[in-house]
Amino acid sequence: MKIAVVGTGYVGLVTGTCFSETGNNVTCIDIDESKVEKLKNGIIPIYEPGLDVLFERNVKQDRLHFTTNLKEGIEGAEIIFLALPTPPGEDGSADLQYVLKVADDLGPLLKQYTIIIDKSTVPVGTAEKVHNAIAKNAKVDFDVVSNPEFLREGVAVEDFMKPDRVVVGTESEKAKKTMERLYAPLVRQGNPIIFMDERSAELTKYAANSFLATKITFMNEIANLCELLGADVDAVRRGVGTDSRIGKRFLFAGIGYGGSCFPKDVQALAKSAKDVNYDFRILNGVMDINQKQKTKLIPSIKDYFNGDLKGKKIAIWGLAFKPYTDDIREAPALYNIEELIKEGAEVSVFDPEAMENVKGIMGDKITYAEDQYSVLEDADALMIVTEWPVFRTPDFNRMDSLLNNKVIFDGRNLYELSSMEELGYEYFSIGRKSVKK
Ligand SMILES: NC(=O)C1=CN([C@@H]2O[C@H](COP(=O)(O)OP(=O)(O)OC[C@H]3O[C@@H](n4cnc5c(N)ncnc54)[C@H](O)[C@@H]3O)[C@@H](O)[C@H]2O)C=CC1
Ligand SMILES: O=C(O)[C@H]1O[C@H](OP(=O)(O)OP(=O)(O)OC[C@H]2O[C@@H](n3ccc(=O)[nH]c3=O)[C@H](O)[C@@H]2O)[C@H](O)[C@@H](O)[C@@H]1O
Repeated sequence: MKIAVVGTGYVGLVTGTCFSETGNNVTCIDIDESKVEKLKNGIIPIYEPGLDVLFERNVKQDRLHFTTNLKEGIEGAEIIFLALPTPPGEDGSADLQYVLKVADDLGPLLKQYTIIIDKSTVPVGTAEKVHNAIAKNAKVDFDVVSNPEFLREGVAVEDFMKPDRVVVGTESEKAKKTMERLYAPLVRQGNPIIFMDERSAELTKYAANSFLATKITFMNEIANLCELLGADVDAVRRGVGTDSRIGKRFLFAGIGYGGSCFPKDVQALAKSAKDVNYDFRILNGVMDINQKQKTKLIPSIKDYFNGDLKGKKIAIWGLAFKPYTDDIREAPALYNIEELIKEGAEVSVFDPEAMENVKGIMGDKITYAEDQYSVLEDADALMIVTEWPVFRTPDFNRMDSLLNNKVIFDGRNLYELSSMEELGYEYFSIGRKSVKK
């Protein structure tokens, strides 16, 4: 099949690359000239494990192409994916300007029956809006399908190639058949394609993200309660997660969820509910709790230094909103850095992949270290924000010789309390007892 993907970010590039891997001829289109230039020169602008192998193979075999020209890019395409940004607007709703702009542009360019697929996360009713925008100028028949994406950054290729399910919102039999053909290689192992109407598909995406954000937030609340009641959240997690009705995944307490999607999607769903006069109270709680959770360790750090962080040097391990990505959108690290600076602390940071992106935002307000040990030189405390595996079994002897104080504030519960005690560290984590001298 000939496929075009409009928007070549995390979702568009993964979608395009993976569909070229299943034998399709794909053209990815983006208005960002520097991004397209890089891609044409074989450079992947994002860090996403495993993407490089597929990318190189399919570029080499002439199945994966890049352009900034929409007209040229969609030439002969049977399917056009829209993988465009839907950032939060001022009122919290998803901003559809990028999606609707491309829909407007597409109308006069379509030359034969085409399926236009909303891959972006969009509010209920968007398929209809996209349809109307295209219809204004289209001279050929077309269908607009809602096909939300559930991939996670960091494991995007695996998630895309082996999806738990594929959700397709369409009432067109013709589009259904093409979607079945397109996804057949990805659902061979029996995971379903679930067909439904467009509105239900659009809502499914928000329901899934909001449910997961709620699950994490519930555990963060349990963690906060654990601290007050003297229980251990990791034990509680194991205790509840083994109930198959609850499930083991997404129960890890920490300093809040971040990323480009959970925060904006929970907000957008709450706004969609408000627009139809429904007060979705759980979601309001989730947003409020998560915002506070992100800087939950700051008071403990302040307490440790008797309320005064002026001139204290705090080293941070981990900046990305989660491991295996360079994405720092809504990353808890950014909120903590701002708070620490506000308190007068000096901040030095290290992350295996996200340093360049943070430099772009923070500039010289903080210092950037070469590796996880040099960041500790002369630091008064270590704060852990992202659970990169490389932080899990560090050389504690080396750390001892670099840190001014043997103290760790851990937002991701990486270490056993007993080993911290044995190593002589003071250790403050989430939902567990503090290890103090
Ligand atoms: N990042 C993720 O893990 C996931 C994101 N989503 C959703 O997918 C959508 C896209 O997200 P990301 O890929 O993360 O965004 P992104 O910001 O990484 O990529 C979007 C791309 O669209 C391009 N663009 C903007 N206007 C354009 C236009 N008129 N023509 C061509 N290209 C244009 C931008 O230059 C950018 O490269 C959002 O709705 C998001 O909520 C869904 C599932 C996972
Ligand atoms: O719509 C999207 O963009 C995507 O959003 C999330 O994927 P992603 O944001 O890449 O990352 P997750 O692995 O879901 O993590 C999100 C945040 O939750 C936090 N988290 C996750 C799991 C957990 O147990 N505890 C926890 O605090 C992570 O640290 C991270 O900050 C969803 O998991 C994907 O299914 C969805 O497609």
